[in-house]
Amino acid sequence: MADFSSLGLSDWLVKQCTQLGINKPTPVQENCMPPILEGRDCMGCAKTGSGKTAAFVLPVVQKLSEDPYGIFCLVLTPTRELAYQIAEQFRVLGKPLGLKECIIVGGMDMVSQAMALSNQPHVVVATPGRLADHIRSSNTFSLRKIQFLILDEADRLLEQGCTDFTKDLETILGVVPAKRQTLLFSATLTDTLHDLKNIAMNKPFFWESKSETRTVEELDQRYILTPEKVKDAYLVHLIQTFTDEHDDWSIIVFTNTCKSCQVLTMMMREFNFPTICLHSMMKQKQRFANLAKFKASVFKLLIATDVAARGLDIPSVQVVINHNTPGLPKNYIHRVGRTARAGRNGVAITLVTQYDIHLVQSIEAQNHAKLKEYPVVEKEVLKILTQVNVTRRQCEIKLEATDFDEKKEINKRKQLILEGKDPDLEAKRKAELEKIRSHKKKFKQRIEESIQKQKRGQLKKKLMKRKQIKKRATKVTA
Ligand SMILES: Nc1ncnc2c1ncn2[C@@H]1O[C@H](COP(=O)(O)OP(=O)(O)OP(=O)(O)O)[C@@H](O)[C@H]1O
Repeated sequence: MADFSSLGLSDWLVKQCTQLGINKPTPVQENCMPPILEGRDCMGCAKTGSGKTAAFVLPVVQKLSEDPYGIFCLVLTPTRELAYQIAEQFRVLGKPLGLKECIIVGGMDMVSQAMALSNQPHVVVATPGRLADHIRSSNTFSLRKIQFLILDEADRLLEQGCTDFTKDLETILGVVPAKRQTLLFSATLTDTLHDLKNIAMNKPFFWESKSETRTVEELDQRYILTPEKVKDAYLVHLIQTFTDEHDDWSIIVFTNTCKSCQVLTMMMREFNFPTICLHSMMKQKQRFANLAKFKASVFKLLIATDVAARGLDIPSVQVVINHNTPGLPKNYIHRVGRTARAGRNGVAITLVTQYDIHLVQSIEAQNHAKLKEYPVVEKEVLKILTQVNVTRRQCEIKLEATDFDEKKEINKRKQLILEGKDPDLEAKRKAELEKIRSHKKKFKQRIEESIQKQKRGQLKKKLMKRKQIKKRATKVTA
């Protein structure tokens, strides 16, 4: 097996790796680093927790040490938390160089970010939206000379999910040089391969880890079939069991909406679990603070939306519970990939209702792995069912009494403003559309009513006719 020196890293950088416990290259590092160091574009697809970050950070730091200038490298990533995590890897591995990195993400002060950008950092790690805002509003920095453009979680950056990055990516791609090295990494690249090849223009080197399954072998994948109403009782029971049996385990519970995330957090606190949450309706500073507390194991239970599904590297996470079955197999792969990282073991349990069975089947088909049933003593779950459901209802009422929904409305308005739209005008447009829709509906109803009336009339006529014929027939026979 190759070591880092034979892959082309300088002694000082190999030493730096050793200090971080990175001794032998993982397959994605062994295969992708040499072509990157040769100057080729690269697309790397490897399982979650397999060391993809170092596979691009190390060659960039090596190249930067040979010709240091700013801005040398731009990394784009879909979430703010992930941007901080990547920047930290650059900071630690590039410390002997005095590497200067700068993080540009939404929810943080724009003025200090603009100043940091104008100080010519070597590496900029950014989420697309905020970087595009800086590009549109300022000319105090330039990305014209970057040597590396890196898209981490590249498939997410290109897909049109609930956050659509395509417009912002266009803005960014418009100001980076055509002559550059482009590196794309993810655990789920293959679906978007065609789009990605258009970004990595110079006959990219493509590497994919060869394996039947798309999740790691160390991951024990389970499911529990449950009626919707009993789901929360199962959740409480599972967490109680894990925390009773293991002192040092951390657990992430994924759920589908910010509101559900908030309610579950309140509920788990009522059951005295040290719980913290992470979702996109929280203030950014609170998001960072919560994540830091979870990483430091101050809180052992994190309830999160998919904002935490990709990239986050928290070695103490032993269990991932999907409170809802993810609609897309690749979201499942990223969620469960928050455990069983870098060769460790982990368990993923998905709560499945009768309506989600087809989703599990498509997860299994894409993943080429079967989920096994997780054994639970049902009697124990039923014992707490009423208490759990009453607590949930109380938490929902408590949340309704706060300005949570109002905040959602405010966030929607903010988003519209950021998209260059007038929220009041949009509301008016929506109301008008609603009016037109309601008119159409009424019109349709009226037409349907008159058709029915007509049909009833025709039927009545027919019946009358039949009666008359019958009457005449009886007269004739009489
Ligand atoms: N060569 C190595 N030897 C040991 N540990 C490593 C090595 N390379 C990276 N690691 C560690 O493995 C962990 C996972 O790495 P990383 O976060 O880069 O995974 P990833 O492949 O990007 O996962 P994801 O797809 O979830 O983003 C990190 O804690 C990292 O420090």
